[in-house]
Amino acid sequence: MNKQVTAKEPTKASLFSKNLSIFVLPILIGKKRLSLFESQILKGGGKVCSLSQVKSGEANPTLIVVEDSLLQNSKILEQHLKAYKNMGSCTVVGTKWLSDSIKFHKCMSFENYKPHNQPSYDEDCLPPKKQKLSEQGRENLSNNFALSEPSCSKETIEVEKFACSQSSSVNTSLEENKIVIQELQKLADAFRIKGDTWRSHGYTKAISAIKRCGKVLSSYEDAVSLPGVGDKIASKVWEILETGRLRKVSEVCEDSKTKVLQLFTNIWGVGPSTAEAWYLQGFCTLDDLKEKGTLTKQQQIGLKYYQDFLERIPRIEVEEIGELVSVMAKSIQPQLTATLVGSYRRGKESCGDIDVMICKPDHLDSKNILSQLLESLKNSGLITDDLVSIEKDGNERKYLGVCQLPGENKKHRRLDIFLVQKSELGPALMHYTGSALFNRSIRLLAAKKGMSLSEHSLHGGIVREGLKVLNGGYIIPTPDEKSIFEALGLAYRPPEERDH
Ligand SMILES: Nc1ccn([C@H]2C[C@H](O)[C@@H](COP(=O)(O)OP(=O)(O)OP(=O)(O)O)O2)c(=O)n1
Ligand SMILES: [Mn+2]
Repeated sequence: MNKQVTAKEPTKASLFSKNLSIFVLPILIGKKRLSLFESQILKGGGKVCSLSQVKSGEANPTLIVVEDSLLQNSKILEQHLKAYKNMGSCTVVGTKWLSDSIKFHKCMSFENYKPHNQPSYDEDCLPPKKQKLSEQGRENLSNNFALSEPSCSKETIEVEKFACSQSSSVNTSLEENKIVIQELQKLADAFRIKGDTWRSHGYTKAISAIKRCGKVLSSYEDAVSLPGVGDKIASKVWEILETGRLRKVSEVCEDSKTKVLQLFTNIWGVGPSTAEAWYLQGFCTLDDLKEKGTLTKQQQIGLKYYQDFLERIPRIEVEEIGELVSVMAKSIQPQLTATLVGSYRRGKESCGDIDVMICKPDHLDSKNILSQLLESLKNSGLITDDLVSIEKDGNERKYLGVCQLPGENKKHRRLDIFLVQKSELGPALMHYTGSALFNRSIRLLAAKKGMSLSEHSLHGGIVREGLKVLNGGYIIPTPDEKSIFEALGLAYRPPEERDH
């Protein structure tokens, strides 16, 4: 049975009992947050067991603090904690215990912060006392820390929690959830333009889960039960349900600075840091930039076509432009094929840009092909400006530019051309079809399964330590998209169902 750690009455001088050796499980806790926690434990008079001390058996923690969200998933939590079973019996609490203790200057009772079914390390599930960890055991132990998100053995990967395992098109537009999605989207956008990519991704993931869940959200519990929705976002959902709005939106999105950053980051080629720098220089309008700003070539083009680039492109126009590129490619080399990818291939009614993937036989030189194609497209008048040209950055696979159909009132459109070789067609097609969130999700799933997916290939037998790949493994043949889904143990999803 667990040896209950008794928390001594705190005094002003020490918040935590000296007997309390606390190990903060680093999984899902950012580096910054971890070191903040650790320094606060020390400041409160507690003892900190570091990861390396715990791994080497040098320290025996009496209390393990885990990220709150892990408390909700006893399966994954147990998986992680198994690694510690022969390191003494510990009480496990969530990070909220630590936050509350610090907040209230009081060592909170553990009871309210324990996992619902705290895994118990009874004698019968402990290895015999003197038994050393097997090689495999050691391996598992170190692998437990290999990823910043919970990594688990093959049997416990809950594939259905990954966005990529689900169709994006089930009940996408439940009217009742629209207000929740709208409010959260405002935050996702605001964090993106402020350069807080992680927060922005977090909200995007939650929005995608809400769109896919197929039920009307009516409580905190409904929200928190969805994959990718933790306590914080669920509380926000609850606030929206209760009040019809989110206070944080007005805090984060509606101040004048955010509005200026939004205006600036809408210029193609301008990211959060440039926008911020311009704002600090005192620029507030596009005219300010035109008159006084220092802009790169790309940003100048972005500014020139500001309005055009903000407009969505109807499918029919995407098709027209795609057809012209395709005809031109075939006239250069009949073996080339052109496929419209990106949001077009996912069936969207309108697109942000035109993504064309050109596929060539492996033996043909890519440099010659792309430069010839681009030259013809410029001569024909379709391409009007280059944003990232192949010569410029030595990248022979990717071209980003601007095009315009002939005729009255035709808008300037963003055109991307990707060149891939036949042997990489499956992974390339999947990558350029997206969506970006689908790609992130399926790559994470691959990583969890000891594989690695890129736009070039799928590798198996990958051994990672942290972000470092120790063993690059072997290529799994994936001639088409179906074979990638298959290799990852996923049901096939046509492109329209990947619009996460
Ligand atoms: N950060 C990114 C950006 C893009 N892509 C992949 C998936 C996208 O679907 C594809 C094309 O990128 P776009 O930016 O053109 O995105 P979409 O075509 O999906 O949407 P839009 O209609 O806005 O162009 O490239 C990705 O994996 N990760
Ligand atoms: Mn696109």
